[in-house]
Amino acid sequence: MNFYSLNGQAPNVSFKEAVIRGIAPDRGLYFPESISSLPTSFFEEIEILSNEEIAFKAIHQFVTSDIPDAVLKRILQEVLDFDFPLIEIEENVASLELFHGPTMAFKDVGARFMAQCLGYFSKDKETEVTVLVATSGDTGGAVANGFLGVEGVQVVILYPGGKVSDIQERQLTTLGQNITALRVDGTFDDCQKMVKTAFLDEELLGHMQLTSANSINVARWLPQLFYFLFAYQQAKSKGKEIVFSVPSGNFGNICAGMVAQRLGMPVKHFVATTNINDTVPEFMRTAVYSPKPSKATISNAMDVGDPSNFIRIRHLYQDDIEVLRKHLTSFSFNDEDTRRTLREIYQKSGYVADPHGAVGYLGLKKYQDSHPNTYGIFLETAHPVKFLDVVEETIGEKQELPTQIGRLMDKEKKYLPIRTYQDLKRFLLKK
Ligand SMILES: N[C@@H](CCOP(=O)(O)O)C(=O)O
Repeated sequence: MNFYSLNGQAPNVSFKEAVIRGIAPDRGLYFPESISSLPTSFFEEIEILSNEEIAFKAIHQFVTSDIPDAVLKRILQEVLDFDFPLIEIEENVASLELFHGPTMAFKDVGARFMAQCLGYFSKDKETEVTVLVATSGDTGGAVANGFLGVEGVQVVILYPGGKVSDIQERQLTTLGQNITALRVDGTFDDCQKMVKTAFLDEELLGHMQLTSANSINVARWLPQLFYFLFAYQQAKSKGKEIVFSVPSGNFGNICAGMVAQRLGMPVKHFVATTNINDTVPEFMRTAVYSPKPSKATISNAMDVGDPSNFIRIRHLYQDDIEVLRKHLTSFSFNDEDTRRTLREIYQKSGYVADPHGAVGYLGLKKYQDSHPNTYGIFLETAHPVKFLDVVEETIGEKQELPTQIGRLMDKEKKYLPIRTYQDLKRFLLKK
């Protein structure tokens, strides 16, 4: 399987090369040359398959022989060693909990999968790979954890200072070894811009092999499609049409869900729910894509003003907004809506959502108002304790810290402050 650049000015590459490069030389995102449906028997028998079997059958056509089947199976076994439960919190409304991994956010699967692929591809290479990643909260911790100690790989994480939660900052600043955190005086979009600029900087590229661990990298993006298949496996017996509401920031997760649909998974509709960073809901309303500087919210991982992966979604629908509207609805909600919803969900069902999940729930309910006969799944993308202050203060209940989080609390945060692209470049050249 080859991947092409969405900017159309770069040669097609294999999976291996797409992973190593991260982004095409013409600055385009890589996209698979084809997406073939899985046999209908796969969906008929999905209940009897293990998560690893589902994942292998789904990802194999993209990886092909770049990774031998036995190695790919071993990677998937290691990556998927936790649960992805679907918890029904009301009639026809379920939360798909994607936070049972090591850093308690949905990024763990993609980050660990990419780390393993890159480790496999770099095993015989002399040159070290530098992984650059921009985070608005959850990606940073997951990438730090997934790549910790991977030989031949240095990781540099850029995060917006003061705009991620305390626990998220601890996850990405306390590991050391091959992981360095750069605290940027700016927004997530500034971090993402710096990272993308570095990929085009000839001087840097002459000194080092750079790649990205954001969902622009196909090995971070594609494994997210597993979640939708795992959800389908659990919801199929409900016998209703399924709607997914995905809290969306960089739009990689929902785009992967759309790939799962292209594999043949029955989905009635997708809802992309955002906070006040509403570039996509506005695009869906007006057909004008107009990125704006991101604004800080209590669902900070979605504080993205120019979502990288939306271009992939547009491409999937041949940039035809009328067709896209038939498959995707997008809503935005503010912090007040989010807090009220956290409280209401807790009072109604005893379920503790996180601010991102609450936004997803809101989008789902809004869609179900006019489509009542559907089975709605909202993605709980991070554990509520990652937003401890907001959640405790909003629902008025103390939360217990899981061990993965508890052990971070007395570690020292270590980061380097930076302001401009030149600061990043100086740092990379000195390494
Ligand atoms: N929501 C993200 C922003 C980056 O998204 P990615 O999926 O492209 O890595 C975060 O938590 O950092």
